[in-house]
Amino acid sequence: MGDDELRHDPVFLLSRPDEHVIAAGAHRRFDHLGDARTHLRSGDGSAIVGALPFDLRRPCALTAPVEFHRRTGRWRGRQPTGAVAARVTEAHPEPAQHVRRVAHAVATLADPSNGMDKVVLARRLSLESSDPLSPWEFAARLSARDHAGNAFAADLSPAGPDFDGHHLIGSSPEVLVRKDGDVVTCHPLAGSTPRNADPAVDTANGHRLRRSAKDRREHGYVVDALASALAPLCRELDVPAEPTLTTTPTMWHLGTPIRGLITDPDITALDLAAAVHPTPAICGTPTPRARDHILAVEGDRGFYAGAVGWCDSTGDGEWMVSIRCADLGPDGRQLVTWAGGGIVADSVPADELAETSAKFRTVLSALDVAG
Ligand SMILES: C=C(O[C@@H]1C=C(C(=O)O)C=C[C@H]1O)C(=O)O
Repeated sequence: MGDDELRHDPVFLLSRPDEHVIAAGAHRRFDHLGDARTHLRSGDGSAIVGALPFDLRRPCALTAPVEFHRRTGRWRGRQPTGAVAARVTEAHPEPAQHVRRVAHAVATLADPSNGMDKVVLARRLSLESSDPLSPWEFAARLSARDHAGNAFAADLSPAGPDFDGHHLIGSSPEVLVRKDGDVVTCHPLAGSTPRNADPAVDTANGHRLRRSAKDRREHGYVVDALASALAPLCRELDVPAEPTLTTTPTMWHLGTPIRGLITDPDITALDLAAAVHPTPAICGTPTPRARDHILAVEGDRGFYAGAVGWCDSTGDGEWMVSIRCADLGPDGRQLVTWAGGGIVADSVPADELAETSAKFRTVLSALDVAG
């Protein structure tokens, strides 16, 4: 993985603009979140790294690693040479079916008797690479294409036989929660529009997003949910009233930086991730109603729209929302990737399809898939 000092097999990477964490070797593995939280509190000195699924009732993929390295600066993995030559083998559902699902969700959301304000619907693509791809090479490709250097890779094997040898790899722009001492920060994103190659059109897209009442409402549900989840845990909480624009190479997003001071010094970054996940950015409002709708329409999402991150032995850590990612199978050739978007009562189904297509570009361009 371009990190020659590791003495064990890498199990985890999180690259961020200003630092990166790499972990290797498995001292213990956890498929149950509660056991990993207990392990952190036991004070044996090891960190926890890995992935939480979308549905926390399903197995987690958490590891207490043998080696845990937290280093300044984004990760610069060994840059792969040559193209990957992956191709899409299946779409679940087909684009036209996704449009129908969104239209059905819009009708459900428009009827107040259904008691649901927002739901995030996703579609997924299966891909096959002609040559085996290593998780770390894939992560290096993603990080090289992201101006902020965001990338992650997590071994999913702790989640059980269905995930043996699988890795979740992606480049997420969204911080679910971060803890530095008693400071907790979140940077929820919701309300999106695709970037455009023409700078004038691109800027206009951003301005339109900032003014869009529909997108601000979509965003507001996420900010409100995070503020309600964090308020009981914080002695101070700063929640800006207005979202700001954030970009990735493929998307514009509305984002709100939230900052608080934690009251209980023993609460860990993993506890905080469990307290705020799943946010309405990837699930909906109210949460149980939206989650049931998603599970009924899409089935199990696995580790997409979960969280990937780390928590050190002091309780500090960072968890990203696991979006713009793919599950890479044990043979290094089979991949599944997902893209979703928040739906509210005035969403336009064709626009939602376009939004998911643009979100797919993060993973597809790293795999040299044209489109
Ligand atoms: C669900 C995804 O993205 C989430 C949904 C967004 C939206 O609906 O505007 C924006 C950012 C993410 O919170 C995804 O990328 O798959």
